[in-house]
Amino acid sequence: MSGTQPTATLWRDVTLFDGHRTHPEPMAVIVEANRIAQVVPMARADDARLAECREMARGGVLTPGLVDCHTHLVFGGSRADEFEQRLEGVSYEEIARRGGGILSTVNATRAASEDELFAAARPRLEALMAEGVTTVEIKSGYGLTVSDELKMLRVARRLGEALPVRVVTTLLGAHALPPEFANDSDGYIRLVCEEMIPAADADGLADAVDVFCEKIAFSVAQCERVFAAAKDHGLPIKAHAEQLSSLGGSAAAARFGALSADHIEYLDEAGVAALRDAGSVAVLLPGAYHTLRETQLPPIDALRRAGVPMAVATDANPGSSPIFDPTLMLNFACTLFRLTPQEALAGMTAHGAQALGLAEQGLGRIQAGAPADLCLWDVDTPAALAYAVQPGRLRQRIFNGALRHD
Ligand SMILES: N=CN[C@@H](CCC(=O)O)C(=O)O
Ligand SMILES: [Zn+2]
Repeated sequence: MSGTQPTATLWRDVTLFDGHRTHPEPMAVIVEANRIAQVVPMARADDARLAECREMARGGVLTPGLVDCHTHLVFGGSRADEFEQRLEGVSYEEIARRGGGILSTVNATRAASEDELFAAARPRLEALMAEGVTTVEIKSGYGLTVSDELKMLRVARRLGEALPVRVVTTLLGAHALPPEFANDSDGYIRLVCEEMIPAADADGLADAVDVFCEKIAFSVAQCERVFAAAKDHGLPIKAHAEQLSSLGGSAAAARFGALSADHIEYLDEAGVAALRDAGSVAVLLPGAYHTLRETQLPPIDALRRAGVPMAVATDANPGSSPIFDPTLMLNFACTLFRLTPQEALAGMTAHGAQALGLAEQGLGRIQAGAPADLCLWDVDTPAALAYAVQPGRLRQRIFNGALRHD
Protein backbone atom coordinates (compact mmCIF):
# COMPACT_ATOMS: atom_id res chain seq x y z
CA MET A 1 0.00 0.00 0.00
CA SER A 2 3.04 2.30 0.25
CA GLY A 3 2.64 5.51 -1.71
CA THR A 4 -1.16 5.18 -2.03
CA GLN A 5 -3.81 6.59 0.29
CA PRO A 6 -5.90 3.90 1.98
CA THR A 7 -9.43 4.01 0.63
CA ALA A 8 -11.02 2.16 3.53
CA THR A 9 -11.50 3.62 7.00
CA LEU A 10 -11.53 1.71 10.25
CA TRP A 11 -13.10 1.99 13.71
CA ARG A 12 -11.44 -0.60 15.90
CA ASP A 13 -11.97 -2.02 19.37
CA VAL A 14 -15.41 -0.41 19.54
CA THR A 15 -18.39 -1.47 21.63
CA LEU A 16 -20.96 -1.89 18.90
CA PHE A 17 -24.69 -1.30 19.07
CA ASP A 18 -25.78 -2.34 15.58
CA GLY A 19 -29.34 -1.00 15.59
CA HIS A 20 -30.81 -4.02 17.34
CA ARG A 21 -28.30 -5.28 19.88
CA THR A 22 -24.99 -4.64 21.57
CA HIS A 23 -22.26 -7.07 20.53
CA PRO A 24 -20.60 -8.82 23.48
CA GLU A 25 -17.02 -8.46 22.23
CA PRO A 26 -14.91 -5.60 20.85
CA MET A 27 -15.60 -5.07 17.16
CA ALA A 28 -13.99 -3.61 14.05
CA VAL A 29 -16.04 -1.70 11.47
CA ILE A 30 -14.60 -0.95 8.04
CA VAL A 31 -16.13 1.64 5.72
CA GLU A 32 -15.43 1.87 2.02
CA ALA A 33 -17.01 4.10 -0.63
CA ASN A 34 -19.69 5.51 1.71
CA ARG A 35 -20.84 2.08 2.78
CA ILE A 36 -20.11 -0.27 5.61
CA ALA A 37 -17.83 -2.90 4.13
CA GLN A 38 -17.20 -5.17 7.10
CA VAL A 39 -18.33 -5.66 10.69
CA VAL A 40 -16.20 -8.20 12.51
CA PRO A 41 -15.13 -9.11 16.08
CA MET A 42 -11.58 -7.89 16.71
CA ALA A 43 -10.58 -11.42 17.66
CA ARG A 44 -11.51 -12.67 14.20
CA ALA A 45 -10.33 -9.68 12.15
CA ASP A 46 -7.68 -10.10 9.48
CA ASP A 47 -4.76 -7.99 10.72
CA ALA A 48 -3.43 -7.40 7.22
CA ARG A 49 -6.83 -6.03 6.17
CA LEU A 50 -6.99 -3.75 9.22
CA ALA A 51 -3.49 -2.46 8.48
CA GLU A 52 -4.60 -1.38 5.00
CA CYS A 53 -7.27 0.93 6.43
CA ARG A 54 -7.01 4.47 7.72
CA GLU A 55 -7.73 4.23 11.44
CA MET A 56 -10.42 6.71 12.48
CA ALA A 57 -10.68 5.75 16.15
CA ARG A 58 -9.97 3.12 18.74
CA GLY A 59 -12.51 2.31 21.44
CA GLY A 60 -15.72 4.10 22.30
CA VAL A 61 -19.31 3.11 21.60
CA LEU A 62 -20.29 2.99 17.93
CA THR A 63 -23.96 3.21 16.99
CA PRO A 64 -25.81 3.86 13.76
CA GLY A 65 -26.40 7.55 13.11
CA LEU A 66 -29.57 8.47 14.97
CA VAL A 67 -32.82 8.55 13.03
CA ASP A 68 -35.34 11.11 14.28
CA CYS A 69 -38.43 9.85 12.48
CA HIS A 70 -40.99 12.46 13.63
CA THR A 71 -40.34 16.21 13.74
CA HIS A 72 -42.06 19.47 12.89
CA LEU A 73 -38.93 21.58 12.99
CA VAL A 74 -39.86 24.03 10.22
CA PHE A 75 -42.16 26.63 11.77
CA GLY A 76 -42.55 30.33 12.43
CA GLY A 77 -43.00 32.06 15.79
CA SER A 78 -42.95 30.70 19.32
CA ARG A 79 -45.54 29.34 21.73
CA ALA A 80 -43.83 30.26 25.00
CA ASP A 81 -46.99 32.11 26.05
CA GLU A 82 -49.03 28.91 25.75
CA PHE A 83 -46.48 27.09 27.84
CA GLU A 84 -47.29 29.52 30.61
CA GLN A 85 -51.04 29.06 30.08
CA ARG A 86 -50.68 25.32 30.32
CA LEU A 87 -48.72 25.67 33.55
CA GLU A 88 -51.69 27.63 34.88
CA GLY A 89 -53.94 24.69 34.06
CA VAL A 90 -55.34 25.40 30.58
CA SER A 91 -55.25 22.17 28.55
CA TYR A 92 -53.65 21.70 25.11
CA GLU A 93 -57.10 20.94 23.68
CA GLU A 94 -58.65 24.04 25.26
CA ILE A 95 -55.92 26.25 23.83
CA ALA A 96 -56.57 24.70 20.40
CA ARG A 97 -60.34 25.30 20.73
CA ARG A 98 -59.63 28.96 21.54
CA GLY A 99 -57.79 29.28 18.21
CA GLY A 100 -54.28 29.01 19.64
CA GLY A 101 -52.06 25.96 19.57
CA ILE A 102 -51.29 24.70 16.06
CA LEU A 103 -53.25 27.60 14.52
CA SER A 104 -51.08 30.16 16.27
CA THR A 105 -48.03 28.56 14.63
CA VAL A 106 -49.94 28.50 11.34
CA ASN A 107 -50.32 32.29 11.45
CA ALA A 108 -46.62 32.82 12.13
CA THR A 109 -45.57 30.28 9.50
CA ARG A 110 -47.78 31.77 6.81
CA ALA A 111 -46.32 35.20 7.57
CA ALA A 112 -42.73 33.97 7.22
CA SER A 113 -40.83 33.81 3.94
CA GLU A 114 -39.11 30.66 2.81
CA ASP A 115 -35.73 32.17 3.71
CA GLU A 116 -36.95 33.15 7.17
CA LEU A 117 -38.27 29.66 7.82
CA PHE A 118 -35.00 28.18 6.60
CA ALA A 119 -32.93 30.45 8.85
CA ALA A 120 -35.09 29.62 11.88
CA ALA A 121 -35.10 25.87 11.24
CA ARG A 122 -31.39 25.49 10.52
CA PRO A 123 -30.13 25.82 14.13
CA ARG A 124 -32.87 23.50 15.35
CA LEU A 125 -31.68 20.86 12.91
CA GLU A 126 -28.05 21.55 13.77
CA ALA A 127 -28.91 20.94 17.43
CA LEU A 128 -30.24 17.50 16.52
CA MET A 129 -27.18 16.78 14.40
CA ALA A 130 -24.80 17.81 17.17
CA GLU A 131 -26.36 15.05 19.26
CA GLY A 132 -26.02 12.37 16.59
CA VAL A 133 -28.92 12.67 14.15
CA THR A 134 -28.01 11.67 10.58
CA THR A 135 -31.55 11.13 9.27
CA VAL A 136 -34.48 13.35 10.14
CA GLU A 137 -38.09 13.45 9.06
CA ILE A 138 -39.62 16.93 8.73
CA LYS A 139 -43.37 17.47 8.40
CA SER A 140 -45.31 20.32 6.94
CA GLY A 141 -48.63 21.10 8.64
CA TYR A 142 -48.32 24.73 9.72
CA GLY A 143 -49.23 26.19 6.33
CA LEU A 144 -52.65 24.65 5.63
CA THR A 145 -52.93 26.23 2.20
CA VAL A 146 -51.47 24.58 -0.88
CA SER A 147 -48.82 27.25 -1.32
CA ASP A 148 -47.86 27.45 2.38
CA GLU A 149 -47.62 23.68 2.73
CA LEU A 150 -45.39 23.51 -0.36
CA LYS A 151 -43.33 26.38 1.05
CA MET A 152 -42.66 24.37 4.21
CA LEU A 153 -41.74 21.26 2.25
CA ARG A 154 -39.35 23.24 0.05
CA VAL A 155 -37.64 24.54 3.18
CA ALA A 156 -37.31 20.98 4.47
CA ARG A 157 -35.75 19.85 1.19
CA ARG A 158 -33.37 22.83 1.22
CA LEU A 159 -32.20 21.92 4.73
CA GLY A 160 -31.26 18.48 3.44
CA GLU A 161 -29.32 20.02 0.58
CA ALA A 162 -27.50 22.55 2.77
CA LEU A 163 -26.53 20.27 5.66
CA PRO A 164 -24.93 16.83 5.92
CA VAL A 165 -28.08 15.02 7.01
CA ARG A 166 -30.72 12.94 5.25
CA VAL A 167 -34.06 14.74 5.29
CA VAL A 168 -37.28 12.84 4.68
CA THR A 169 -40.31 15.07 4.07
CA THR A 170 -43.92 14.40 5.06
CA LEU A 171 -46.95 16.34 3.91
CA LEU A 172 -49.20 16.95 6.93
CA GLY A 173 -51.91 19.06 5.31
CA ALA A 174 -54.53 17.40 7.53
CA HIS A 175 -52.97 18.71 10.74
CA ALA A 176 -55.60 21.25 11.81
CA LEU A 177 -58.63 22.94 10.31
CA PRO A 178 -57.60 26.34 8.96
CA PRO A 179 -59.85 29.34 9.74
CA GLU A 180 -60.94 29.70 6.09
CA PHE A 181 -62.68 26.31 6.39
CA ALA A 182 -64.00 26.83 9.93
CA ASN A 183 -67.40 25.30 9.18
CA ASP A 184 -66.38 23.03 6.37
CA SER A 185 -63.88 20.44 7.44
CA ASP A 186 -64.94 18.10 4.63
CA GLY A 187 -64.22 20.93 2.21
CA TYR A 188 -60.73 21.28 3.63
CA ILE A 189 -60.12 17.53 3.36
CA ARG A 190 -61.21 17.81 -0.28
CA LEU A 191 -58.56 20.49 -0.78
CA VAL A 192 -55.93 18.26 0.83
CA CYS A 193 -56.89 15.28 -1.34
CA GLU A 194 -57.58 17.01 -4.64
CA GLU A 195 -55.04 19.84 -4.64
CA MET A 196 -52.43 19.60 -1.91
CA ILE A 197 -51.35 15.99 -2.33
CA PRO A 198 -51.28 16.21 -6.16
CA ALA A 199 -49.27 19.47 -6.02
CA ALA A 200 -46.75 18.13 -3.50
CA ASP A 201 -46.40 14.95 -5.51
CA ALA A 202 -46.01 16.79 -8.82
CA ASP A 203 -43.12 18.81 -7.38
CA GLY A 204 -41.55 15.76 -5.73
CA LEU A 205 -41.76 17.48 -2.36
CA ALA A 206 -43.37 14.78 -0.21
CA ASP A 207 -41.94 11.39 0.70
CA ALA A 208 -45.04 10.49 2.72
CA VAL A 209 -48.45 11.82 3.82
CA ASP A 210 -49.56 12.19 7.44
CA VAL A 211 -52.79 13.16 9.25
CA PHE A 212 -53.86 14.18 12.76
CA CYS A 213 -56.75 11.91 13.71
CA GLU A 214 -58.25 13.46 16.82
CA LYS A 215 -61.39 15.24 18.07
CA ILE A 216 -59.59 18.59 17.75
CA ALA A 217 -58.44 17.67 14.24
CA PHE A 218 -59.95 15.15 11.78
CA SER A 219 -62.22 12.11 12.01
CA VAL A 220 -61.28 8.58 11.01
CA ALA A 221 -63.44 8.85 7.87
CA GLN A 222 -61.72 12.09 6.85
CA CYS A 223 -58.29 10.61 7.47
CA GLU A 224 -59.22 7.60 5.36
CA ARG A 225 -59.96 9.94 2.46
CA VAL A 226 -56.49 11.42 2.83
CA PHE A 227 -54.92 7.96 2.98
CA ALA A 228 -56.75 6.92 -0.20
CA ALA A 229 -55.57 10.04 -2.03
CA ALA A 230 -51.99 9.44 -0.89
CA LYS A 231 -52.18 5.86 -2.08
CA ASP A 232 -53.47 7.05 -5.47
CA HIS A 233 -50.22 9.00 -5.74
CA GLY A 234 -48.11 6.08 -4.56
CA LEU A 235 -47.16 7.89 -1.35
CA PRO A 236 -46.78 5.98 1.92
CA ILE A 237 -48.86 7.11 4.87
CA LYS A 238 -48.44 7.80 8.57
CA ALA A 239 -50.82 9.00 11.28
CA HIS A 240 -50.84 11.05 14.46
CA ALA A 241 -53.34 8.87 16.27
CA GLU A 242 -54.64 7.95 19.71
CA GLN A 243 -52.74 10.85 21.26
CA LEU A 244 -55.55 12.37 23.33
CA SER A 245 -58.36 9.87 22.84
CA SER A 246 -59.09 6.52 21.24
CA LEU A 247 -60.78 7.12 17.89
CA GLY A 248 -59.36 4.19 15.92
CA GLY A 249 -57.03 6.26 13.73
CA SER A 250 -54.16 3.82 14.16
CA ALA A 251 -56.23 0.86 13.01
CA ALA A 252 -57.47 2.89 10.04
CA ALA A 253 -53.90 3.80 9.14
CA ALA A 254 -52.90 0.15 9.47
CA ARG A 255 -55.68 -0.83 7.04
CA PHE A 256 -53.92 1.41 4.52
CA GLY A 257 -50.56 -0.22 5.26
CA ALA A 258 -49.17 2.74 7.22
CA LEU A 259 -45.47 3.02 7.80
CA SER A 260 -46.29 4.09 11.35
CA ALA A 261 -48.85 5.23 13.88
CA ASP A 262 -47.43 7.95 16.12
CA HIS A 263 -48.15 9.05 19.73
CA ILE A 264 -50.61 6.15 20.46
CA GLU A 265 -51.02 6.75 24.18
CA TYR A 266 -54.67 5.65 23.90
CA LEU A 267 -54.07 2.68 21.58
CA ASP A 268 -56.18 -0.36 22.56
CA GLU A 269 -55.57 -4.09 22.05
CA ALA A 270 -57.33 -4.09 18.69
CA GLY A 271 -55.14 -1.20 17.57
CA VAL A 272 -52.01 -3.06 18.65
CA ALA A 273 -53.13 -6.11 16.68
CA ALA A 274 -53.86 -3.94 13.64
CA LEU A 275 -50.35 -2.45 13.71
CA ARG A 276 -48.85 -5.91 14.12
CA ASP A 277 -50.81 -7.34 11.19
CA ALA A 278 -49.93 -4.40 8.93
CA GLY A 279 -46.24 -4.40 9.85
CA SER A 280 -46.53 -0.76 10.94
CA VAL A 281 -44.13 0.82 13.42
CA ALA A 282 -45.40 2.29 16.71
CA VAL A 283 -43.69 5.68 17.04
CA LEU A 284 -43.39 6.76 20.68
CA LEU A 285 -43.10 10.48 21.42
CA PRO A 286 -42.21 10.88 25.08
CA GLY A 287 -41.41 14.57 24.61
CA ALA A 288 -45.07 15.37 23.91
CA TYR A 289 -46.19 13.12 26.76
CA HIS A 290 -43.82 14.97 29.08
CA THR A 291 -44.57 18.50 27.86
CA LEU A 292 -48.35 18.05 27.97
CA ARG A 293 -48.02 16.27 31.32
CA GLU A 294 -50.11 13.39 30.02
CA THR A 295 -50.99 10.54 32.34
CA GLN A 296 -52.12 7.89 29.87
CA LEU A 297 -49.14 5.70 28.97
CA PRO A 298 -48.81 4.04 25.56
CA PRO A 299 -49.43 0.26 25.74
CA ILE A 300 -45.74 -0.67 25.79
CA ASP A 301 -46.19 -4.21 27.15
CA ALA A 302 -48.87 -5.04 24.62
CA LEU A 303 -46.74 -3.69 21.77
CA ARG A 304 -43.77 -5.70 23.04
CA ARG A 305 -45.82 -8.89 23.35
CA ALA A 306 -47.19 -8.41 19.85
CA GLY A 307 -43.72 -7.79 18.43
CA VAL A 308 -44.65 -4.38 17.02
CA PRO A 309 -41.41 -2.45 16.39
CA MET A 310 -41.24 0.66 18.57
CA ALA A 311 -39.51 3.80 17.35
CA VAL A 312 -38.66 6.83 19.49
CA ALA A 313 -38.56 10.39 18.12
CA THR A 314 -38.28 13.94 19.38
CA ASP A 315 -41.55 15.25 17.84
CA ALA A 316 -39.58 18.54 17.86
CA ASN A 317 -42.25 21.24 17.45
CA PRO A 318 -43.18 24.59 19.00
CA GLY A 319 -46.18 23.34 20.97
CA SER A 320 -46.34 19.85 22.35
CA SER A 321 -42.61 19.04 22.29
CA PRO A 322 -40.25 22.03 22.04
CA ILE A 323 -37.32 19.68 22.56
CA PHE A 324 -34.46 19.42 20.10
CA ASP A 325 -32.41 16.78 21.86
CA PRO A 326 -32.52 13.17 20.66
CA THR A 327 -30.54 11.63 23.52
CA LEU A 328 -32.86 13.24 26.05
CA MET A 329 -35.63 11.33 24.27
CA LEU A 330 -33.74 8.07 24.83
CA ASN A 331 -33.80 8.90 28.53
CA PHE A 332 -37.48 9.89 28.48
CA ALA A 333 -38.40 6.70 26.61
CA CYS A 334 -36.86 4.70 29.46
CA THR A 335 -37.90 6.78 32.46
CA LEU A 336 -41.41 7.70 31.29
CA PHE A 337 -42.35 4.73 29.07
CA ARG A 338 -40.19 2.02 30.68
CA LEU A 339 -38.39 1.00 27.52
CA THR A 340 -35.08 -0.69 28.09
CA PRO A 341 -32.07 1.36 26.93
CA GLN A 342 -31.58 -1.15 24.09
CA GLU A 343 -35.21 -0.73 23.00
CA ALA A 344 -34.87 3.04 23.12
CA LEU A 345 -31.70 2.93 21.03
CA ALA A 346 -33.31 0.57 18.52
CA GLY A 347 -36.18 3.06 18.47
CA MET A 348 -33.88 5.83 17.31
CA THR A 349 -31.93 3.68 14.87
CA ALA A 350 -33.29 0.56 13.17
CA HIS A 351 -36.95 1.12 14.06
CA GLY A 352 -36.79 4.84 13.34
CA ALA A 353 -35.53 4.00 9.86
CA GLN A 354 -38.32 1.45 9.45
CA ALA A 355 -40.89 4.10 10.36
CA LEU A 356 -39.60 6.12 7.40
CA GLY A 357 -39.55 3.21 4.96
CA LEU A 358 -35.73 3.27 4.92
CA ALA A 359 -34.99 -0.08 6.55
CA GLU A 360 -34.50 -1.88 3.25
CA GLN A 361 -31.65 0.48 2.39
CA GLY A 362 -29.97 -0.60 5.62
CA LEU A 363 -30.31 2.79 7.30
CA GLY A 364 -30.38 2.67 11.08
CA ARG A 365 -28.18 -0.46 11.08
CA ILE A 366 -24.49 -1.20 11.22
CA GLN A 367 -24.18 -4.08 8.82
CA ALA A 368 -22.20 -4.79 5.67
CA GLY A 369 -23.71 -2.96 2.70
CA ALA A 370 -25.54 -0.27 4.71
CA PRO A 371 -24.86 3.43 4.13
CA ALA A 372 -22.10 4.53 6.50
CA ASP A 373 -24.01 6.81 8.89
CA LEU A 374 -22.36 6.28 12.27
CA CYS A 375 -21.90 7.89 15.67
CA LEU A 376 -18.93 7.34 17.94
CA TRP A 377 -19.71 8.21 21.55
CA ASP A 378 -17.52 8.79 24.58
CA VAL A 379 -19.50 6.54 26.90
CA ASP A 380 -18.79 3.17 28.52
CA THR A 381 -21.85 1.32 27.27
CA PRO A 382 -24.65 2.02 24.79
CA ALA A 383 -27.08 2.08 27.72
CA ALA A 384 -25.23 5.10 29.11
CA LEU A 385 -26.66 7.17 26.25
CA ALA A 386 -30.10 6.72 27.76
CA TYR A 387 -28.99 6.68 31.37
CA ALA A 388 -27.28 10.06 31.70
CA VAL A 389 -28.71 13.32 30.37
CA GLN A 390 -25.45 14.79 29.23
CA PRO A 391 -25.01 16.55 25.89
CA GLY A 392 -21.53 16.63 24.35
CA ARG A 393 -20.62 12.95 24.37
CA LEU A 394 -20.61 12.58 20.59
CA ARG A 395 -16.95 12.18 19.54
CA GLN A 396 -17.52 11.60 15.83
CA ARG A 397 -20.51 11.83 13.55
CA ILE A 398 -20.02 10.07 10.22
CA PHE A 399 -22.47 10.92 7.49
CA ASN A 400 -22.41 8.92 4.28
CA GLY A 401 -18.91 7.68 5.03
CA ALA A 402 -17.40 11.09 5.82
CA LEU A 403 -16.53 12.56 9.19
CA ARG A 404 -18.82 15.51 9.90
CA HIS A 405 -18.23 16.19 13.57
CA ASP A 406 -15.01 15.71 15.50
N1 LIG B 1 -50.36 16.20 17.64
C1 LIG B 1 -50.31 16.96 16.74
N2 LIG B 1 -49.25 17.55 16.20
C2 LIG B 1 -48.02 17.85 16.85
C3 LIG B 1 -48.12 19.06 17.69
C4 LIG B 1 -48.04 20.24 16.93
C5 LIG B 1 -48.17 21.49 17.77
O1 LIG B 1 -48.66 21.49 18.91
O2 LIG B 1 -47.76 22.50 17.19
C6 LIG B 1 -47.48 16.69 17.63
O3 LIG B 1 -47.05 15.73 17.02
O4 LIG B 1 -47.45 16.68 18.87
ZN1 LIG C 1 -46.23 15.32 15.30
